[in-house]
Amino acid sequence: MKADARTIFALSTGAPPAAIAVVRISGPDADRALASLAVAPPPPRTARLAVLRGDGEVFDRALVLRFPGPNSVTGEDLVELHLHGGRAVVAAVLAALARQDGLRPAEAGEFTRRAFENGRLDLAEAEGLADLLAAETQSQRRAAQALAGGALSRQVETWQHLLLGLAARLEALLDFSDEGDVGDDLPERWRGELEALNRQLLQFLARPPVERLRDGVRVVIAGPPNAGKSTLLNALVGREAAIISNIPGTTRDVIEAPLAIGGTPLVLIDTAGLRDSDDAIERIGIDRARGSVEAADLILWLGAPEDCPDRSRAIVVHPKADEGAATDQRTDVAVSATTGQGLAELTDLLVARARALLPAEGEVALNARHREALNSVSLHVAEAAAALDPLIAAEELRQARLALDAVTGRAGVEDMLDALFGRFCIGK
Ligand SMILES: Nc1nc2c(ncn2[C@@H]2O[C@H](COP(=O)(O)OP(=O)(O)OP(=O)(O)O)[C@@H](O)[C@H]2O)c(=O)[nH]1
Ligand SMILES: [K+]
Ligand SMILES: [Mg+2]
Repeated sequence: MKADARTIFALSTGAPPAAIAVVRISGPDADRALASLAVAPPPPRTARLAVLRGDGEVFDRALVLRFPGPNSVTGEDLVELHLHGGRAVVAAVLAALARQDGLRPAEAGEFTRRAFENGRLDLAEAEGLADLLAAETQSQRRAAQALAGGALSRQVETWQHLLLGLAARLEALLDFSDEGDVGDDLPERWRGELEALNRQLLQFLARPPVERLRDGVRVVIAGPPNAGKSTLLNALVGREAAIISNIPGTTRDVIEAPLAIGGTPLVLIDTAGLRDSDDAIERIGIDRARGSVEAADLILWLGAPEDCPDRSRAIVVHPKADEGAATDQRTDVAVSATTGQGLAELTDLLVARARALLPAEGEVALNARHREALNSVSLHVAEAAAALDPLIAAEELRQARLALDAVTGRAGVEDMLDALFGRFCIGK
């Protein structure tokens, strides 16, 4: 859906009424749009108070700013009108702009898209910007800022550089081989560097996915019927999210309750009590419970420690601690959902375990698209390292570079290649 290159405009701030409303105009006719509002263009990047007029009327007295391209966020001529944020003011100015030839309302994301097309930011940075606008928690904000600020893009550039260097050495080898020697073994050192690069890629791929910051760490409460799972869920989220009763088999559906504790995003998931049941509906619930346990990031296990489905992902809870039963050595924490005993300790434990599953602060975290691209890079790098034939290795490296390029969406690797090989002195 490549839109036309006409000058676009839009209200860039939230829905009026508000104290101020910023209208942005981007494209070759931005200055002309200003003139159509009877405003003389102020010097670049200088705020000027101006009277905006049209049809013999004064629309508003507003602050006007100009950012001539290419030194603007979009890379085009850009004008900002800081209006009084009343509905009628904004409507009058937008209507006046719409009447101008060569101007049209912007589509969703079009300012950012133009910035990308004009090389003002790459794909990863654009994604970071989108994440930043969607960020609701502080950890989401920090991850988004890192991405928008080019942290991943810089890492990709480093890898791109490494790959180019390795490819260049391979080319040199090919150029100097006699026809018959092309099948010769590749130097061990060269191979070792490729393998080191691949280890680095795999380390990045093993990092917690950035989506977990948005979707929350999935914590499944599981165990036998009547263990107090639903009561614990309600106590942790502080509301009656699930039905509680003394009848075993009360919970059948999977109940999800999102929760943030100290900025750590969690989804608590209550499930049907696990047992053999003759009730067809309950059995469906139990199947769903098992599926949830399988897919869980963490399990709060309220059953006997020896029955815990996966200790490595579990916190083993001794429930109904107020009833005074002896606590098994193998439980992590004893809790009473009714008296509140042990709840703080459980919460601390849960947050600590959940944090370890979230992207580390200040570290580049990957989204699904980045992972797919880097996974492909890693496969090609591994193939190159394993290749016996230098021609095949060279082709794998080329594929790796292309896959790496997909992360930032930057084309023009071939140009980089030309530049690099231009400096590369083979005769030396
Ligand atoms: N004394 C005591 N009773 C509890 C506690 N937690 C839950 N109960 C009681 O145990 C019974 C079962 O609680 P639920 O929360 O429904 O148990 P559940 O594990 O969700 O049960 P199912 O959904 O049927 O598998 C209810 O009567 C609760 O009031 C607790 O900490 N102490
Ligand atoms: K119950
Ligand atoms: Mg229940």
